[in-house]
Amino acid sequence: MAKYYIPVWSSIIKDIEIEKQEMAGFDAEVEFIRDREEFIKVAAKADAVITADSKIDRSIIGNLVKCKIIVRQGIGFDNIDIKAAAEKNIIVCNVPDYCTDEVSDHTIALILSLVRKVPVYSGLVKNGIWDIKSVSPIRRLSTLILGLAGFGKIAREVARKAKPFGFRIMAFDPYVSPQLAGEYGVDLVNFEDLIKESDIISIHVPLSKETLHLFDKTKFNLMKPTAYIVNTGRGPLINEKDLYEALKNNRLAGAALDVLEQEPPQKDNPLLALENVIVTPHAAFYSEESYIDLRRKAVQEVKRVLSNQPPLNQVNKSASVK
Ligand SMILES: NC(=O)C1=CN([C@@H]2O[C@H](COP(=O)(O)OP(=O)(O)OC[C@H]3O[C@@H](n4cnc5c(N)ncnc54)[C@H](OP(=O)(O)O)[C@@H]3O)[C@@H](O)[C@H]2O)C=CC1
Ligand SMILES: O=C(O)C(=O)CO
Repeated sequence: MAKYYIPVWSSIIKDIEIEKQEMAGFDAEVEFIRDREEFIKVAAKADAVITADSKIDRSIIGNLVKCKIIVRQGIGFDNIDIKAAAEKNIIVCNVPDYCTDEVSDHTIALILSLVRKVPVYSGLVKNGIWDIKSVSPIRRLSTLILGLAGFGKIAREVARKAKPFGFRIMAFDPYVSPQLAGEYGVDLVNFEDLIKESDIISIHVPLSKETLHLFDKTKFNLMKPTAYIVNTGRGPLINEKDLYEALKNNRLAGAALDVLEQEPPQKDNPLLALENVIVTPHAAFYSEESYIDLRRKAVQEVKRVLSNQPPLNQVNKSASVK
């Protein structure tokens, strides 16, 4: 019998070949878990848990009796109750550095698709309409203001990649200095100015109690009616019902969403029927390279902690395993 047992409860993978490869030579049994019920059955024997977006709430954590570490295969760890884990001295780690390139590229792709109306034109041509003037006017990129909500790793890369298009870029992030923003040619502004002045708002804050529905009716009413909103952060950062109303009533020009409040969405989610909405299936992080990097790094973190070495990316600092 192996020394350690490690369940992998992750909806973003189809098998655990990469996890097994990365675990080679380490005395551990790794098992692929498909749902909550299956996880609860094995939780008590888990020495470590690898997860992606599965809900690791207080009740699930209650079943973990010998677990030392939970690793999120990803950056955002809003699906894990890190406080409940810390109370049981379970270290929670994420992988903060595997897809900054991919998400920033995807964000730029969404911004360009929205402003240049690529899906709208494509739809028209496929329906036999060869006419540039049948859609609302397109603005020159270099006349537009790009506003970044949050100015962490991904937003900074978005700024760096967006600069050559000529945007003026502003950001709201109370946790970074104006000097840092200045290094990227970005003006740090308050939230209200960001909302009122931006032609495109791109969201890059983590989801937390503080940021839940950060964008709702009151914010949409302050935005320019010609403005676009792009979300590659987390679905619940936007109140989707309010967004739908704002788009339908021409309070906003369009939205590009990689993330939704419910993933996958209900087929009748009204946002999906709007012509000025682009949706991708939480794919911003994905490339063959980032996927492998992510999965390997998650396993490496587990191996470090089970070998009594300090983790690289602990997100609940108050937990410590002796
Ligand atoms: N769609 C996808 O495939 C992916 C989505 N993501 C999402 O992107 C998010 C951002 O990732 P990344 O840039 O790497 O994360 P970072 O932690 O590097 O950046 C987030 C920034 O937002 C700041 N912040 C926190 N709260 C607020 C607030 N209320 N208002 C303004 N700024 C705030 C943070 O400050 P501080 O550090 O002090 O908290 C930090 O500077 C992730 O949390 C995740 O949810 C990530 C990867 C893939
Ligand atoms: O890394 C993240 O936070 C993602 O959203 C991709 O799973």
